[in-house]
Order: sequence, then structure tokens, then C-alpha cells
Amino acid sequence: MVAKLTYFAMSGIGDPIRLLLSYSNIEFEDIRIGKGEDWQKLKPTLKLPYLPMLEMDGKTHFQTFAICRYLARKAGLNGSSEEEGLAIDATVDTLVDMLKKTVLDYFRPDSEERSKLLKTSLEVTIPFYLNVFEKQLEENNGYLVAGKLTWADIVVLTLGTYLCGIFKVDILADFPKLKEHRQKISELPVIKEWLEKRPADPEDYRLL
Ligand SMILES: N[C@@H](CCC(=O)N[C@@H](CS)C(=O)NCC(=O)O)C(=O)O
Repeated sequence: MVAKLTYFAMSGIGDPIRLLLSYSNIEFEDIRIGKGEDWQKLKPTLKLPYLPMLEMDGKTHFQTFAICRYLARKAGLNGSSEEEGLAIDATVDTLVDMLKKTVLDYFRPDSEERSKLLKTSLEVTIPFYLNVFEKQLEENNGYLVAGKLTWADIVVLTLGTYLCGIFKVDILADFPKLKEHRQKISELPVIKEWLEKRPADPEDYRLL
């Protein structure tokens, strides 16, 4: 049975799962629903009131990063030891910290306070976290963990790019290792193929 991924018509936290499914050659239906009426109808029928939702092998799964980790284990992208698995999880958690401290402020209604918060995001918070990733790339031969491709690379590529799209600036401009990383991961054949064929993001929240 073909798997089904249900999310909104945007990259957001759907893209890491879409990319890991593609990387694993798991055929899936990429269901992109509207945020209005479609979502209001679907929401009360779900176990948890949010998306993405993955239906696979007769089961329904929620929680983006648990799903990513599950797919990554199947694809051999969760490192080769418990320590590597821990370092991957910690990297993804660090990215999530960065997103929580920046994306929510972006979606506040326009105000003087919002402008100040966005300035702090761009000038302080985002560079702080990107610097952490830049150092990891230096220490791990151009990958985030373990000197090889793991699901942390895919999550940082997709969500880092989403953040660029939201802020409409190339947040990686001053981070040469992260730029090289984005280039390298997005040129892996299966990932390149996915990036070329995925539908447009109507909200235009991406630069890649
Ligand atoms: N912990 C969940 C959170 C999912 C989540 O917040 N999804 C948002 C979209 S990015 C959503 O469904 N929002 C719709 C709503 O809250 O009504 C996960 O990681 O998958």
C-alpha cells in the first residue's frame, strides 16, 4: 500500500518527512490540504489536532521528528552507534530551539515589538545557532554528525531553508561551511530529484 503524507501546501515541517520518504524510495501520496475549510473539517477527526500525519503500513503516525527518526533508522541515516544517535537528536533539538525562538515571532501581528523581535532574531539568535552548526560541520568533515550523511543534515537543510524563505534573506550568507553543506546535500541525486519535482510553495517560504 502506498504511504500517505498529509500536511499543508507548504514546505514547513512537512519537507523533512517528504525528503526522507523520497530518499528511502518509499512511494507516497503527498497530500497538501488547504488551511481553511479542509483543515477545519479534518482536524476534529484526528488523534492529535495538527499535521503532518503519516499513514504507512496500516498505521497512522504523528509528530514530525519521531517520524523522521523512524524513517531515518530504516534508511540507515540514524548514525552507527547510540552516541551518534544522541548527537543527531541533539542537533535536531538545537535546530528546533532556533525555530521556536524565531519563527513564532515572525507570525505575530505587525507591531513595533514584532519589528524589534525580528531584528533580534536576525542579528543575534539565528547567527548564534548557525555558528553552532558551522562548528559541527568543521569538526565532522562537512556533515553535522559522525562525518557522514544523517537525518540531521536533511532536517537542517530543509528547515534552515524554510527559515531563509520566511525571513526572505539568505541567513547562510556569512556561514561558508553551511552554504557548502546546503549545496552538497541538495545535490545528492535523490534529493536533487525531489527538489526539482516538488510542487511550488504557494506561500513562497523558501529560497532553495
Ligand atoms: N508537535 C507537532 C506539531 C505540529 C504542528 O504544530 N503543526 C502545525 C503546522 S506546522 C499545525 O498543524 N497547525 C494547525 C493548527 O494548529 O490548527 C509535530 O512536530 O508534528
